[in-house]
Amino acid sequence: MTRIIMHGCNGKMGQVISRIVEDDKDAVIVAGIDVNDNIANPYPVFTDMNSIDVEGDVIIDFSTAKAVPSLIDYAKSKKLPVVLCTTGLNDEQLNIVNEASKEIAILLSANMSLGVNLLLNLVKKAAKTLTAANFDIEIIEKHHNQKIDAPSGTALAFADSINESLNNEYSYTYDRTIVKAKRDSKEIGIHSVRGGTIVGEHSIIFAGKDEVVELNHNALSKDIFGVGAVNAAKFLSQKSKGMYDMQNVIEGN
Ligand SMILES: NC(=O)c1ccc[n+]([C@@H]2O[C@H](COP(=O)([O-])OP(=O)(O)OC[C@H]3O[C@@H](n4cnc5c(N)ncnc54)[C@H](O)[C@@H]3O)[C@@H](O)[C@H]2O)c1
Ligand SMILES: O=C(O)C1=N[C@H](C(=O)O)CCC1
Repeated sequence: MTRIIMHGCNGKMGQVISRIVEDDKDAVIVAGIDVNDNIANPYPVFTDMNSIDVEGDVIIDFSTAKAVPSLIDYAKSKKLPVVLCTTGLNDEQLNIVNEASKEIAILLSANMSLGVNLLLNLVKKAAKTLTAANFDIEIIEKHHNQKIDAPSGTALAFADSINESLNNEYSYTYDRTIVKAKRDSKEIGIHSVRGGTIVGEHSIIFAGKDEVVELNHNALSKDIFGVGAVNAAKFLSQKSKGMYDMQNVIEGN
């Protein structure tokens, strides 16, 4: 039985995970942490994580970037692994996470779905083949109107995965209105759309002379992120210090 502490338990994803875990005989949420405690949950909720008085095996985090440093401090003090799903972390916050992975197990993933994690590999092959034929790369992501960060963590993960396969020679362009010039061949354009209840859509567009290749992922429900996060928590609760990602969970290593 994996005992989960849910950070951000009263948010949209925290509530998705609460529902998924209720039907999972191998996992239980033993405590929730949230600054907002106006939702009834079948587990105790703490507004101050230092008041938690129950034992857990792993923390799942879906909160906000500025909450991450104090969560990491807490996890280090309790030697607890963290499945870190919050996006929009700045360089300083990412550095805190990377340093902490020398002491505890951390799984950092901007997208917990199986489909996106498969596509993160497929875009590498497409990028190598198509940029050799001078195709341009643009990424469009669409999310709901409550999302705080832009571009999405997933769009950045696609760009990073592509760039890694191209010897990190590409730069990222987020706003064409400030550059009055033709696009550079070695750039990846990244564009954000926000509206309504769109769960999450990503298009990776390879545009060449007279042909366009487009790879798409559409999330039809937030459950795909919740299922991935619970699987990751079960996996990470058995691991020692280090940085992990969803490829480790999918490959079981
Ligand atoms: N990795 C993924 O697959 C994935 C999927 C969905 C969302 N996300 C990311 O997860 C994060 C949360 O998404 P959401 O849609 O659930 O957001 P949300 O705003 O609905 O929920 C966030 C929750 O965190 C709580 N919170 C804020 N500050 C806190 C603090 N200091 N301590 C404790 N709790 C705090 C809020 O009160 C809220 O209940 C976002 O960064 C989002 O981009 C990642
Ligand atoms: O709803 C969100 O917010 C999501 N955020 C992640 C991102 O920024 O990539 C993953 C998809 C949903």
